[in-house]
Amino acid sequence: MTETLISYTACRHLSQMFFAVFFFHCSEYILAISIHGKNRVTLKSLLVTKAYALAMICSLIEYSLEIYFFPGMKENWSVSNTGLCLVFIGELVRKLAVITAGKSFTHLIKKYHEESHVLVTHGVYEYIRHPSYFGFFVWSVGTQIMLCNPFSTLAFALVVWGFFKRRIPYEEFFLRQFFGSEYEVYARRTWSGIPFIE
Ligand SMILES: C[S@@+](CC[C@H](N)C(=O)[O-])C[C@H]1O[C@@H](n2cnc3c(N)ncnc32)[C@H](O)[C@@H]1O
Repeated sequence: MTETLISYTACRHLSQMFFAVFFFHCSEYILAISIHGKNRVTLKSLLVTKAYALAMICSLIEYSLEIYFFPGMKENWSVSNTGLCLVFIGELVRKLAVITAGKSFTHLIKKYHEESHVLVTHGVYEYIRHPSYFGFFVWSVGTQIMLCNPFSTLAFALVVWGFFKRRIPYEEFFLRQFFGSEYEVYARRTWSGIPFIE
């Protein structure tokens, strides 16, 4: 009975995780191709870096150890389903951001202004300045809550937060150069999208 329960739990958690990760990366790539054209998109748009792959492997190791030694902690379905909801919300906001920004959305930060790059301030950008980062933050932490992984939840939150803490000012430095006071006014009336980052 216990073994059946464990394998059902593990199957459900791991298949949700697999589909969340698979859908996230494939849809990023497909959207990038449809917005920018195949010739302008590289496999980098899959957004799979070594550090990211390592973090995902660590989270699966945590999951395996905990389900083996403390199977009861993985049976907390209200926690897991909250994580699943966060995965959906994060994915939705991120994809809305990519679609809304269109050609202005590039996976690499632009350092030179191109004509096709216009300031986007409508849709999900109306109130949140970095909706795709908000979406990724919620999605990535959500995957770990979904797995009932306490250590990886904390680690993902800290690492992803630290990443955006460095990236947002760098990205905004160039946006201020490109759009001047228009960006200044926009920045003043919007939330960055990441907690405790101005
Ligand atoms: C990976 S996208 C992220 C966009 C945004 N930070 C977000 O979270 O939705 C990075 C590129 O988007 C551009 N960008 C960011 N905010 C923008 C905006 N409001 N309008 C137009 N381009 C923007 C930056 O110049 C950069 O090249």
